[in-house]
Amino acid sequence: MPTMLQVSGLNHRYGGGDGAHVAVRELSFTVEAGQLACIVGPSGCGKSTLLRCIGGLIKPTGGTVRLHGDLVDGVPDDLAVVFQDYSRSLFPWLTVLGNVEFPLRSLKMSRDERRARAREALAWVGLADADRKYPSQLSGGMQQRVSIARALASRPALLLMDEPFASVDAQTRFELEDLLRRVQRERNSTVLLVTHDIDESVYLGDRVLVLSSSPATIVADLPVGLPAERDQITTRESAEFVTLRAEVARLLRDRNAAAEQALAEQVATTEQVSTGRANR
Ligand SMILES: Nc1ncnc2c1ncn2[C@@H]1O[C@H](COP(=O)(O)OP(=O)(O)OP(=O)(O)O)[C@@H](O)[C@H]1O
Repeated sequence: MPTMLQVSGLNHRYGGGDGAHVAVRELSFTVEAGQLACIVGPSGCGKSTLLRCIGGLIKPTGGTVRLHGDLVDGVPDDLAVVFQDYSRSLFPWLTVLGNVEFPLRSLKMSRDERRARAREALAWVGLADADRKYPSQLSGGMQQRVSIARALASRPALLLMDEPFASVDAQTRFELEDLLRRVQRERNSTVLLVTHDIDESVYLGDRVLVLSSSPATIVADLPVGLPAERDQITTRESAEFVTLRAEVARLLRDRNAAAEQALAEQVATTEQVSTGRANR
């Protein structure tokens, strides 16, 4: 499979001087075309910053991002993003069909073609009959399905998803996870999904990239050897799933413990220096 995404030596620092905060440090990885790669990391480790750099929403302070070989410098035309907050990402004044059609307006195609593409994408997510409804008439899970349809309608080279199922209830989350895997496989889409949920990363991913706590670096890049056909009950109770989720959990716990110890040592050193200065 050709490489779709190539992240090389990525760094991102917010601010400068004493107040500078390094959110991402020396990150390198690739995602092959047709792969669903999950990134899992602790809260605040730099996951969203990484996605924003990849999506061209912010310029990294170091390193490069390439999409199908082209350097990302601004938001690429053939990249789509699905955010956690579906209620703010849909236009309330447009119908479901209007919302899905909206980003296609910037592509060169006739109105009929646009409409056909939007209807096709709504069918992929099982919402063909909801086309005339408005977002407020839909449940949260349905609204997020509209967001997914809208992202896929343009047939992006890469779909970035930032905690896409974090705001829905557990049952809906399972349904959306299965929907994403089905559509991704049917469309052979390339997806990079960020989550803080270990189980979700293993259940969804062809691969799991484990990030350290801030600044984000890659601790492990684990292939998921589970069968392509997954089931919320049998897959989650399989030995492979249980072993892999434990491995990810252990990696995250050990890295967090190491980071906390390093921070404690740093604080202790700073305190010793200040006490020394005060006693002089
Ligand atoms: N605009 C900004 N200016 C300064 N610091 C920022 C900015 N955005 C994020 N940060 C800091 O960078 C670090 C990483 O933030 P980021 O939102 O990327 O993490 P995250 O892993 O996505 O967090 P969460 O899991 O809570 O969504 C955090 O310490 C955050 O406070």
